[in-house]
Amino acid sequence: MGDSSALLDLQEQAAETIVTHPPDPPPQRHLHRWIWFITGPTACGKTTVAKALAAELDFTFVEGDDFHPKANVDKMSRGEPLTDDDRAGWLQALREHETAQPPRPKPNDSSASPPPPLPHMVMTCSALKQHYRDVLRAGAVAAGDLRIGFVFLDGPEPLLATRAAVRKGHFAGPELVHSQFLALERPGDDEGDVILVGVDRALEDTQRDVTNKVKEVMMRDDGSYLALQ
Ligand SMILES: Nc1ncnc2c1ncn2[C@@H]1O[C@H](COP(=O)(O)OP(=O)(O)OP(=O)(O)O)[C@@H](O)[C@H]1O
Ligand SMILES: O=C(O)[C@H](O)[C@@H](O)[C@H](O)[C@H](O)CO
Repeated sequence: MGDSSALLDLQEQAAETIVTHPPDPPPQRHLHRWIWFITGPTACGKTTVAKALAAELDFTFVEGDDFHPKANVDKMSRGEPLTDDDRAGWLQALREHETAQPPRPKPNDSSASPPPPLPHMVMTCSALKQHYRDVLRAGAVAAGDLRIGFVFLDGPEPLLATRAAVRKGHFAGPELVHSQFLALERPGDDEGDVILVGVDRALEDTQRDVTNKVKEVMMRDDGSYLALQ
């Protein structure tokens, strides 16, 4: 008899514990919006790689060259390198565009219309110097809930000069390539948000490497790539 009342007491205590202390809910992951900058000198493959990456991951593609003022494009078309001053307004425009993305789609939106594009973005930008990359980093910090990463497409100057020479219909010709390497500050070991990918191989191999590495970083950081699929 004494035993069964002790058991009842225990059951009541357990019931009370369950009522007053429900188990902790699974931790909510805080997902971030991402912008990937595909970077490197003229003809390293930025546009080609960025378009394919955006298509594969269903991110929004943005061509950074579209933000150059006409004077910059005219200058590059003549084979003349841009200066820091020429690039300042362009970088500022790219920085401002970091916050110009559609809001994250609502998970329970039952409307029949197709879902809006995922809020992640892939943007081309030569980003040749560290302080240019720092401008873009500062934009992400100012935006608050934004993560950025860089892919540096790494290839030797003669290879990029050849690729610039054979491609058709582009304002930037091979004569621009040397000046881009003179200006280039390769991403250093202290720039942990940069992924280096070699382009001295078949395009498909470069492409696969870029996609896998971008996914890996996003998964490791907050899983936002998978969570939005
Ligand atoms: N492994 C590779 N990785 C990237 N691009 C490659 C590769 N192999 C060949 N290419 C070619 O290199 C050429 C240059 O690419 P693209 O025009 O995309 O460069 P870009 O960096 O955007 O140039 P720009 O800065 O002058 O606009 C393209 O014709 C592309 O197909
Ligand atoms: O920083 C720069 O000098 C420019 O952005 C260039 O890199 C061009 O835009 C590119 O070469 C043509 O796409």
